[in-house]
Amino acid sequence: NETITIKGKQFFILKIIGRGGSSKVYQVLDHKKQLFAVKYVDLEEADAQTVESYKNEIQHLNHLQLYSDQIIKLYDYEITNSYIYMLMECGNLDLNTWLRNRKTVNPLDRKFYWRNMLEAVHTIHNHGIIHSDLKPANFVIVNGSLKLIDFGIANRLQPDVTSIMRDSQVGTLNYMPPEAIKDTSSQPGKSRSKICKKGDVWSLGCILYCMTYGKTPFKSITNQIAKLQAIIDTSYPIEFPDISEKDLLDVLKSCLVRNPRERISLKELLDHPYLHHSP
Ligand SMILES: Cn1cc(Nc2nc(NC3CCCCC3)c3c(C#N)c[nH]c3n2)cn1
Repeated sequence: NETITIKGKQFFILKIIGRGGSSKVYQVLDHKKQLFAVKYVDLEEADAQTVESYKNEIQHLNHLQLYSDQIIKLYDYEITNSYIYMLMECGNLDLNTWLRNRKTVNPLDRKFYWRNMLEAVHTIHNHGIIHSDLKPANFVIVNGSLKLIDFGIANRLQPDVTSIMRDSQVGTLNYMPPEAIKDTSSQPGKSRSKICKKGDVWSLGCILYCMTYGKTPFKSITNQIAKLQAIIDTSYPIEFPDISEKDLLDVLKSCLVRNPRERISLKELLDHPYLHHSP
């Protein structure tokens, strides 16, 4: 059986969890049979800017360990010119897979997971990090609570079409905020528009919408161009079928406001009755 050695410690590979381009995530056991996730990144093909973006992501992940339990634990890492190994806590499942397996979510799980997501994103915002590509695959369930596994800093390594990570939602437009589509200032290609924190609020709103209605707001539009047009088209109404939880309905309507200036802030979401009033 294959093993991985990180900083002199040996880990036994149980299975590969995900693969994308030059990165792989393994489920491993240490000599005490403790479960971990190891993220391996092959840097042989990576340009200097990509290597820098990975080092930046790791520095932030390492630093933010101290500030919230909703950030995945990073126990150790090893960076050389040709590879990166990150030893992290292993989730039972990622939120995307969990959601796909069940279209409806029970109200208690939904509220708890929403609180976890808000805390994780609030933490990275407080440290000047805007994710700008939030989606369910960025969260994993660890002992019943959600943890953020990446900050959207490391460049997406060229997605490998045969990858199992393909359904890890790399490149999905379903969570993209209108301002990122309309933002003409950002040069094409590399730089995602990280214009403001409100973009992350829109994406979180799309995740909560999916946990409420079983699909994202623009899921039904399969043509990618038409989908982008609908996201920015203020005359295209987003449907909010009536539900018993009026606080939840208000959160959804407040997050999915196309004008980022009118959109609710993360701070206001943390004070919203939905989080504090039962049921
Ligand atoms: C499906 N599945 C996921 C787990 N758990 C898990 N998945 C992680 N990444 C997955 C890679 C593929 C796409 C979805 C996220 C990481 C991780 C990073 N990066 C750090 N810890 C983790 N734990 C168990 N089953």
